[in-house]
Amino acid sequence: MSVSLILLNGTLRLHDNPLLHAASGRKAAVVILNKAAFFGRQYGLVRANLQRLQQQLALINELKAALASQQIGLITLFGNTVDCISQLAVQLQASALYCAEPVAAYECSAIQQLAGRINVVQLDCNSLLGDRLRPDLHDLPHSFTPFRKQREPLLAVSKPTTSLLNAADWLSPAATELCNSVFSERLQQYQPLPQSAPVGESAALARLEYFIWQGQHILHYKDTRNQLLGTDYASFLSAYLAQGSLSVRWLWQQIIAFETQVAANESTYWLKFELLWREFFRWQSRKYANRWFSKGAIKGPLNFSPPNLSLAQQTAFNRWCQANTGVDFVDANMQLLNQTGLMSNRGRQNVASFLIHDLGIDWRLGAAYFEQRLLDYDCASNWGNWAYIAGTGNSSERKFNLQKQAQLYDADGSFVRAMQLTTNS
Ligand SMILES: Cc1cc2nc3c(=O)[nH]c(=O)nc-3n(C[C@H](O)[C@H](O)[C@H](O)COP(=O)(O)OP(=O)(O)OC[C@H]3O[C@@H](n4cnc5c(N)ncnc54)[C@H](O)[C@@H]3O)c2cc1C
Repeated sequence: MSVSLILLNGTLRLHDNPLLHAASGRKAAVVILNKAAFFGRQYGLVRANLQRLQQQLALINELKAALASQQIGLITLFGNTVDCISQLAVQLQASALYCAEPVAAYECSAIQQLAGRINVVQLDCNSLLGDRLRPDLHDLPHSFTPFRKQREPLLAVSKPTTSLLNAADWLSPAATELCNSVFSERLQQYQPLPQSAPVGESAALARLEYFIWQGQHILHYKDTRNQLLGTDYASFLSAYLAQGSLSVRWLWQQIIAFETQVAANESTYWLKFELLWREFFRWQSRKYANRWFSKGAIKGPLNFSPPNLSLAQQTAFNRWCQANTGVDFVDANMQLLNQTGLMSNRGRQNVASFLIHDLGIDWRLGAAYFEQRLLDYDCASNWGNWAYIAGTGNSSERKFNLQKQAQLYDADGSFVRAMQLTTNS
């Protein structure tokens, strides 16, 4: 009997994962660590730092263990998607590939190439507007508000898929082990330490439970979401959503359930509002594909030549990366990014505006540095937001007055001081 390959990249979870229930017959679960996305370089910067690589490996380990507990194997591959899947398809005599419908241009192009070699079935597992709600890319509104107004009333988000898996349909852990050797050998040296912070699906569901239900922090989200430091001012769900260890449709349903069973206010609405921003950038990414990496992004002529910096700009860029610009508010935020792999939304807007509009540096370099560092890196949200602030994306340019922003959001200077203390300790 021929096998269907179920590629779980971007959907590293068991809950609400339509891919796990998609094919009939014999199935093999697969995940690929994309070599270029983690070890490649753009504009001289490595695309993922060690922390981000270790996080990805930990996620894969977690999924593997979760599947193994149900007697299901996970084939783990390292390389480029087209080669990995093509070789595996020959090895297992697979006739079909099931995968999440991609968003980033390089992923879309890989899946397109594979479609010429194997029967590819794509399911949109990670958008709110999946299935019958999907917008037509030609008519996609250019800015967020019309997009939201057009789609929001339609948002009857589909119910999560919860049915049990039948181990007999899947290649077992023993049967898949043979395919994994290269992955284990090549990546052994980067494996995360056993005591690393929890990642993956169980951590995602626990955070959701805490933020919405136990702590009810969702009730003050709109008032606190612009804070710069802390654990409960915002949801901190972005990394889980970006990696697909949390289903956005599941999250949406949980917010609605909370609104129905406990309370609904402006804050509970606002979390959905922000999820629509994520949604907006996903569809914009699909629409404009590679253009997001052009200097003028979705405006102006295509120009993929790398950023060209004067010596002074190169020094300024290095200082920005090292949290050493001399502007305390910028440095504190960059320090936070460098130490934790995360930064508040307010902080991201400010450091981006500073790099682009005050230092006059090509926005793509900032986006590339964020890509390297952010533990919630998401191609559409990152490049879309950077272009937005630069004025090359879905908005005219956004220039922030750093002094005013610091006064508004760090009036007593406690954020800057807290970050300075961590630098000096
Ligand atoms: C320059 C810049 C780069 C960014 N890069 C990324 C990135 O790589 N990955 C990423 O997930 N977000 C990115 N964002 C958006 C936003 O800053 C983060 O999603 C948010 O700070 C994550 O924290 P949270 O989960 O606590 O968010 P919350 O405030 O709790 O929001 C809930 C969810 O809504 C979504 N969301 C919120 N704001 C935005 C936004 N502006 N754009 C898109 N989605 C949003 C996220 O999925 C987030 O998890 C970027 C923003 C800027 C200005």
